[in-house]
Amino acid sequence: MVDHETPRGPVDSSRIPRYAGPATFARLPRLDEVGGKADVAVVGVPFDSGVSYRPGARFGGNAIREASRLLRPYNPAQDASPFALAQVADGGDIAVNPFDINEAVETIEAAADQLLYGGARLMTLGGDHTIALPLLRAVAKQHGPVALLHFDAHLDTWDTYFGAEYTHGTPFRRAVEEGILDTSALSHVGTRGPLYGKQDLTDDEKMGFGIVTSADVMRRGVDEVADQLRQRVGNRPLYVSIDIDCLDPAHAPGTGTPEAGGMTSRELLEILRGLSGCNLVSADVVEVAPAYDHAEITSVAASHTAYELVTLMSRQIAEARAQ
Ligand SMILES: N=C(N)NCCCC(=O)O
Ligand SMILES: [Zn+2]
Ligand SMILES: [Zn+2]
Repeated sequence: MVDHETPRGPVDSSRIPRYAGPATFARLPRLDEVGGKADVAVVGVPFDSGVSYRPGARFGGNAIREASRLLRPYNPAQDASPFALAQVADGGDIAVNPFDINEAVETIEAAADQLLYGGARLMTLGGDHTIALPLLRAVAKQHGPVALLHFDAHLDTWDTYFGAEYTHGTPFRRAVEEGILDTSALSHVGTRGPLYGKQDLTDDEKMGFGIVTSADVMRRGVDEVADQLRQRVGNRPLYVSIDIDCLDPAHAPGTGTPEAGGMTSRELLEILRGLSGCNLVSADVVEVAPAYDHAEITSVAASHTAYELVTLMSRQIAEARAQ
């Protein structure tokens, strides 16, 4: 825990209307307002040069921040006040080159290295799924190979697109090749939709991934799924990557590669709450493309998703401190 006796929390919405002023995540202080140090740094990654279909996820981080103005400080579903248990702060955006994917990947990794230094946890907002690779590289430098729960309609373990290795459909194959994932504890959740061929599934299985499809979630229910995921992960350091297209387009229309038949936002939030006790070291929420959104449906879902993840991290931090 950073040495703030009492963490500095969000702006008080009973004194300053929640729609006033610039948006930080959940109206939390900026990182520079808490001395540049936080237990959990929430950071935007405005990058979408790795997409294979609709662009726009570069605007996701700020859309999530805007939608997060309505979050409140107590989370009843986890019986916790995440911003009082640990210092959570908004670290702004990682400025990345939109014209050079290789350089962008390096910049994200270097920025994440700095933010994670000293044991902090990262909650990134926005960007396309390409960014998970440099984030995982940085996390693995701190913790060794990590367990991964990957919520997504897609596998994102494909090899290349148009010869490009770093894209939003390939981060997890690269991560397995680089040895930065603990291949005994990998799972996709929410998988569905047409593939290029059956081989996609055999390749994915060889890499070590288990699959919980969106239909599995519907048939087996959230509690059983969360139990299974918790068991698979155990006490390994865990990274959770959430592609908002894991949700049905009815729950997340604002995304680049939508697929019918997805989870509800209620199911996603409940599965995340069921991961309580896992050692969640960092997480991302990616693929929010506000241009395709309506009435902030997608960014509201994404803001609540990040809120559950931050709550899991804050509770972990508080528990570790108490021991
Ligand atoms: N949305 C993400 N991350 N990946 C989608 C890849 C879709 C495709 O190969 O058509
Ligand atoms: Zn996806
Ligand atoms: Zn994805």
